[in-house]
Amino acid sequence: MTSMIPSSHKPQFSEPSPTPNRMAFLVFSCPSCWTGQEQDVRRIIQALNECLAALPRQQLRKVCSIGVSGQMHGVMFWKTGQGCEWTEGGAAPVFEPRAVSQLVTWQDGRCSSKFLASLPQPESHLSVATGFGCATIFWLLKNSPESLKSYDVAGTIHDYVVAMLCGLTRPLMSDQNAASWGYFNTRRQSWNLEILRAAGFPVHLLPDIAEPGSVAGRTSRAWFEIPKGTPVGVALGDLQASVYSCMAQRTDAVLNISTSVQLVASMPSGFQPAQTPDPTAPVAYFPYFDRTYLAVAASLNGGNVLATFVRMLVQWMADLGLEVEESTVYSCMIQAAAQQRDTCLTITPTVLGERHLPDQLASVTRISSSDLSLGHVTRALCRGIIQNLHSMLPFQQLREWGVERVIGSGSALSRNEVLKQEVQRAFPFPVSYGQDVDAAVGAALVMLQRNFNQQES
Ligand SMILES: Nc1ncnc2c1ncn2[C@@H]1O[C@H](COP(=O)(O)OP(=O)(O)O)[C@@H](O)[C@H]1O
Ligand SMILES: O=C(CO)[C@@H](O)[C@H](O)[C@H](O)[C@H](O)COP(=O)(O)O
Repeated sequence: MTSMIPSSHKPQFSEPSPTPNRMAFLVFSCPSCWTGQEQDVRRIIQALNECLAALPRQQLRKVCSIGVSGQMHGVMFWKTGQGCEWTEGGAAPVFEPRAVSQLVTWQDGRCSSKFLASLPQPESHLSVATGFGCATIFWLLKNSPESLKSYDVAGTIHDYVVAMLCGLTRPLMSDQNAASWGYFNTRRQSWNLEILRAAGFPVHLLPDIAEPGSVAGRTSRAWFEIPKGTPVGVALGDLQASVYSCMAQRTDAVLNISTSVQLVASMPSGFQPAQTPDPTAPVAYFPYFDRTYLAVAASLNGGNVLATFVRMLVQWMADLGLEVEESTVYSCMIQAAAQQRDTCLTITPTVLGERHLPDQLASVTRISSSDLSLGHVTRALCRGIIQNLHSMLPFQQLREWGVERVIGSGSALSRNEVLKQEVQRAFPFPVSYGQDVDAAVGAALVMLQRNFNQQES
C-alpha cells in the first residue's frame, strides 16, 4: 500500500491515539506547505472485519441485504482485479486489501487556496474544497504523478468495500458521493468530463454513477456468515445516511456535532440549486434521494475544537510536570462550564478554517480578567461553536424553510451538557435527541425500505 504523499515533500509522521471511529489515521505535517491526512485502508478493513466478527453468527446468516455508507469526499485508488484477496482459511471468509493506496480523507489539507484557484471552474452547483476527491487527484497529478500510475480505478472507501464484496471490475458511485468529490453535475448526473479532460485529469479513474438506494450487485462469495448472492446497495454518503436514519418529517432539521458539525434541512421536491458554484457560500446543497437536495452547513469546527483545547491543557499540564487524563479534563471542564451559565468572553473557534473561508483562524475577544476561569473559557468555546454555525446558516432561515423541530445527534453533543444548553439557547425550535441517529442505521433502512418497496411494486 503506497502513501499518496510524494517523498520529495518529506512529511513528518505522527500517529495520534486511535479513537473508536477514527481508527488508524496518520497525520502528515509539513507546516510550511500543506497538511495531508491519510488513513491506512488495511486497518480500516481490519476494523470492519472485527465488527463483523463480533456480530452473532446466527443473525449474520439471516442478513437479506447489505447497506453501506462512509465518509464522503475522501478518495483511494486500487488496481482492477487486484484490489483484494479473499481468504477462506480462518474462521470465516474475509477480503483483505492488496493493490490499494492509502485513503486520502475529507480532512486532507494539501490543496491550498492558491492551488484550488488554479483549477478549472466546475460545471456544477458545488465548488471544490481541499479534501474533495477530484481536488486531491488534481494535486497528485501535479505533485506526485508517479503515485497514480500504479492504479486504474478510484472511489471512496465505501465504494471500494462494495466493489470488493460484489467483485465489480469498475466501482459504482452514488451521486451523493460523486457530488462530494467535485466536478459532478447533479442535474445531468454526470462528471464534468470535457472540463476534466481538457485539464489533463485522468478521467478513467472516475467511477460509474448509480442511483442511491439501488443495488450495486450481489456478494460474490460468502462474507463471514452472510450468504453468497446477498444484494449490496450502492454506497451512500454518511451525511445522507445519517439524515435518513432520523429525519421523520420534512419539517425536521438535523444537527450533528461530533468531530465536525453539520446542520441539515431538506429542500422541497423540485428545488434546483443555482447552476454555478459559489466558493464563498457557507451553505451547500447535497443530493439526497429521488433527485431532492439537502441544504447543509458543514462546519469543520465542532467537537475537534474542544478536543484541541483538551489536548492543549493536557500538554500544558505535562509541561508543568503534572499528568492528567483527557477524559478527566473533559468532565472537569464541562462541570465548570455548567456552573458558569454566561460569559462575555467571545471565542470564534475556527482553528481549521471553513470550506468557504479556508484561511480563517480562530480568535478570542472581549477578554476580561474576571472571565478567565475554566468554566468561562469552556462556555465561550461551546457557544462559539454554535455561533459559528449560526453565522453559516442563520437559524431564522430554517424557519423560512418550514423547519419546526431540530433533531440533535453526534457524540460531542450527546456527551456535553453545556453544548446542549448552548444549542437550546440559540435555536428558536425544540431540540430532541434521536435514539438511533446513525449512518449505519440509515444505510440499513434504505436497503430495507427502498428495495423492499421496489420488490413489492
Ligand atoms: N470524555 C468526553 N466527554 C465529552 N466529550 C468528549 C469526550 N471525549 C471526546 N469528546 C468529544 O466528542 C467528539 C467526537 O469524538 P469521537 O467519538 O472521537 O469522534 P466521532 O464521533 O466523530 O467519531 C470529540 O471531538 C470531543 O469533542
Ligand atoms: O464533510 C461532510 C459533509 O460535507 C461530512 O458529512 C463528512 O462526510 C464527514 O464524514 C463528517 O464530517 C465526519 O463526521 P464526524 O466524524 O464529524 O461525525
